[in-house]
Amino acid sequence: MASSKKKLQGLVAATITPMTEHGEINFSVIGQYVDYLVEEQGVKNVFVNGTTGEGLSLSVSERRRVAEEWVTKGRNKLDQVVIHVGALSLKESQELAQHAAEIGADGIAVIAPFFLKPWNKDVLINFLKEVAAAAPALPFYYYHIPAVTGIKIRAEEVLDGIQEKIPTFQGLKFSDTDLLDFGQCVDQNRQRQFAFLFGVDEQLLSALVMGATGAVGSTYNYLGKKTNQMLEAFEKKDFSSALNHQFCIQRFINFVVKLGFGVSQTKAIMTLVSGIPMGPPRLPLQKASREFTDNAEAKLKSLDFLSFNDLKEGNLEACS
Ligand SMILES: CC(=O)N[C@@H]([C@@H](O)[C@H](O)[C@H](O)CO)[C@@H](O)CC(=O)C(=O)O
Repeated sequence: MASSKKKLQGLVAATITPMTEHGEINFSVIGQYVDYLVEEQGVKNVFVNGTTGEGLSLSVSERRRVAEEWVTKGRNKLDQVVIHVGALSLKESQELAQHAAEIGADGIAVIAPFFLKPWNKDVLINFLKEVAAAAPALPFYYYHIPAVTGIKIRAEEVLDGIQEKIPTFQGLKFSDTDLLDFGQCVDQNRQRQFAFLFGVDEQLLSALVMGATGAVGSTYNYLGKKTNQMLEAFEKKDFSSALNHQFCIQRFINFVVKLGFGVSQTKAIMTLVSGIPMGPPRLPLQKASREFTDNAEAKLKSLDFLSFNDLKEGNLEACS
């Protein structure tokens, strides 16, 4: 049975997989990346090989090496390293789960297989159960991301009775905007000590109100500090200030969403903000355009998310 003493909470950065200009994984910057998250963003948990990490675009051997690097470089620095081990092949998923256990990861997460799809909740649970069984000592998280997988089975349904089937089940990573579904997941499982990790960064405050215990997202790589301020204000019940922080974060996300925002753009923004080269994404994704990066940079500066030396007077957007 998985240990439940280390409940995953607070911000979890959905890590980017750094790549060279030639499309190979750039393992050499992961140590620096760990330090940046901890020291500059105050983020001490990571979710590796997920959507942002292009996990499904990596080979199994690359996924193993990326997981190893995060666990090794994160030792004594990060609180938790959760590895996403979802794959279309049950065997691959099980191999990755077992590997995560062997290298000392803190948990595993799995998305629904999305090519040959589970057609109902029971079939999906059967798949998840087989993966979880390959790492029987590791906390298991179900990663619900219907817009990407196309699997529309409600998370509320998946959670119903899940612990009887998967004893290591420890929480839900909910990357969807359906707050009715999310709220019901929390409400119907109040007696259980599950982690409810929200995955839509621009709506996190609403999810906190609904009972989210933490958040996994791409923007915590570079807006972790700002989002932590929101979490602190929420904790202190200073809702007006928490709302100001959320609106401020929304101004940025809304801006980039209108330009076209995804993993490629996340890589470009993180390179800009952290100074750590994240490189291009892997095909079929395309590198973010120069125009996107210039616009994002200007917006980050105007919101005071990126330091700059120009006169700030008249900078009406800057968030307090
Ligand atoms: C579809 C998507 O990529 N969603 C992101 C969000 O963090 C998202 O980038 C953010 O809310 C901005 O829309 C995360 O939920 C993904 C994630 O956690 C992951 O990379 O595994």
